[in-house]
Amino acid sequence: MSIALSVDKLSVIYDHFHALKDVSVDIETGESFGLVGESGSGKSTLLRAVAGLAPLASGSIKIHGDLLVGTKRSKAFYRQVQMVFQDPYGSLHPRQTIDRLLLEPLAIHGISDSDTRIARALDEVGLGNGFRFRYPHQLSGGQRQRVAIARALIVEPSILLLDEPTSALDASVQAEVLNLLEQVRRDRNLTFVMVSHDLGVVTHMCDRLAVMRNGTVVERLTSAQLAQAAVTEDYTRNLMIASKGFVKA
Ligand SMILES: Nc1ncnc2c1ncn2[C@@H]1O[C@H](COP(=O)(O)OP(=O)(O)OP(=O)(O)O)[C@@H](O)[C@H]1O
Repeated sequence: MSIALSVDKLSVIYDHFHALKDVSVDIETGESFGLVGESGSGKSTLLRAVAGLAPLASGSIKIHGDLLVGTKRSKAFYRQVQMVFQDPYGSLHPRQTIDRLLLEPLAIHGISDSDTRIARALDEVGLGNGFRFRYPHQLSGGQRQRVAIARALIVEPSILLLDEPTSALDASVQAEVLNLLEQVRRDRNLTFVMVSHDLGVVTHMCDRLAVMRNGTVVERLTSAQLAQAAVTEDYTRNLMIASKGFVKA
């Protein structure tokens, strides 16, 4: 198995606050990896650091073996790595039609054949061509998140960084969007790194996970171990109790 994303002894300091301290994770190609932990434990910071959106103090990040330098990310990086955030409304420009939103990444990367690609992308996320000339405010939360997923997938990345991608959605819509993500991961052999406060979602979606606390990884588990409550840290046990979506096997 090749390593898609390798994070080695990564530290992030905001002003004087250590948001990540010596965090190391290796995520295999095609794997779905979860990051869980209490609020403020550094889950989003880890994703943001990979995307070049957090100030690195030390350590290294490699994508398919290539070292990322500093916080500047190349166009080639965004061909390989895309991010989907919790709030699609915040990440979709309100005055742009869905067509325009999907065209933008194609234009940035000089990808031709945009008509066909936009139609295919909308189809892949379960939205027909009828959505193409609508605006984000004319869509439901779940539809907007489908657009955000289409926009991430349209440049054919190999890695998706998913930051609470369904936590703003109602439970039934959440399940639909998670199923969609799982489907595209299988179809495209994508690597996922998924932040979620919901241990039920992580057990369902991920092969392995890291439990984070105060900017460090305190425990590493397979989802099977989590489902069987085969955990060693009381902190993880408390997270399980606090996560109402989590049903112990
Ligand atoms: N831009 C920033 N400037 C200063 N501190 C920040 C910044 N971004 C995050 N932090 C701090 O870093 C810590 C980790 O934040 P992070 O967003 O990674 O947590 P999280 O585990 O994703 O939490 P949540 O589940 O609430 O999203 C928090 O204490 C947060 O206040």
